[in-house]
Amino acid sequence: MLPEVASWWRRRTSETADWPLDTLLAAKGSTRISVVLPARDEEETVGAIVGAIRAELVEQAPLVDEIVVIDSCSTDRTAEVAAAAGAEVVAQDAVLPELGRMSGKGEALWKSLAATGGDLIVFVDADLRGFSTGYVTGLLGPLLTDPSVGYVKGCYDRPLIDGGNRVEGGGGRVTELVARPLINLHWPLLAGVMQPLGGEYAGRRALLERLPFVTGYGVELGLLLDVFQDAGLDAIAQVDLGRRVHSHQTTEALGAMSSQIMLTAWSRLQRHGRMLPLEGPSTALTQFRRGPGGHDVRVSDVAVGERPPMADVPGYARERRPMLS
Ligand SMILES: O=c1ccn([C@@H]2O[C@H](COP(=O)(O)OP(=O)(O)O[C@H]3O[C@H](CO)[C@@H](O)[C@H](O)[C@H]3O)[C@@H](O)[C@H]2O)c(=O)[nH]1
Ligand SMILES: O=C(O)[C@H](O)COP(=O)(O)O
Repeated sequence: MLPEVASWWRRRTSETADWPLDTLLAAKGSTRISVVLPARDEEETVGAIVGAIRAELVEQAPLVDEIVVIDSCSTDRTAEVAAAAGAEVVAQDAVLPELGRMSGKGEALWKSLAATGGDLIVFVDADLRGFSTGYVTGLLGPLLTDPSVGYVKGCYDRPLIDGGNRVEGGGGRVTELVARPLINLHWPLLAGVMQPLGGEYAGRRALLERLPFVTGYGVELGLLLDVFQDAGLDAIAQVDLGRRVHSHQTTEALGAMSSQIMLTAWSRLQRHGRMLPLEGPSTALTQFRRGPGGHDVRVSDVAVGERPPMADVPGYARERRPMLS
């Protein structure tokens, strides 16, 4: 791990338990807080998430000022279920209709800036299972207590659940196979961000409203890279939220998601002038595994060597083995 990354990790990583509700309520003052759930066909899960936030962080303790579900063109009962659980439901296409219609999760999140009023905005996916309000309090902790933090990413253990089969650490496949290697290659200072694609994160409106949003599944990577470019590594913090269980997409759908991640990385390489780094891409890959005392960090060198075409190798013809028959 680069020394700057190790230093950032130590200073900017915390866990939900570090941010008790009392501390947050005392720090909140007049800060207005919006929780936003982008939701496309999430009637099974959205109600429990909204209900828990409303009960624990609105009614029992006045931390959250509004819960807004952005209905992302659902064809099921997402909007009715979310409203019944106590959310304000806003149809994605009804926000700024004069700008035309675009699709995908990033569009829902971008529209949410115009549909909410909070100074701090917490994003939570609507397909989470076993959700706890510690997700929201954890993400708010660094923002409410440290003005130099502008953006907070959640991190967690991610099992892969296939029917009755559970593989610990098997989830987050696009993260592990596409996003993490890309980030390590081109943005080594962000190698300590444990869940760059996770859907639970929070930011200051003042920062979010000056950044572009990619419309589809590239939105998380785009925001992370743009926050880094705009505000620097130290404006980013991460909070260990424990465990995340969500609805898994098919391998085919994750192929499309991976393509959007790669397109987003390419656009930021170009926009941020990183196409031709003088020093070449980084060959260190930083990965994380939950250990007994927290996260174990593993850094490996993934450099590839290269052999010349065999036809150019002196002595190749001489060495070539005769046919056996
Ligand atoms: O057009 C869409 C598609 C999805 N969603 C919602 O966005 C959230 C996450 O979408 P999902 O399809 O469940 O994504 P994942 O397979 O979970 O993908 C992971 O990786 C993505 C790429 O970074 C992130 O956007 C996700 O938050 C993250 O959980 C859910 O609440 C969806 O209902 C929308 O609002 N509109
Ligand atoms: O974040 C990711 O990498 C993708 O959402 C895939 O997650 P999954 O492997 O847990 O389905």
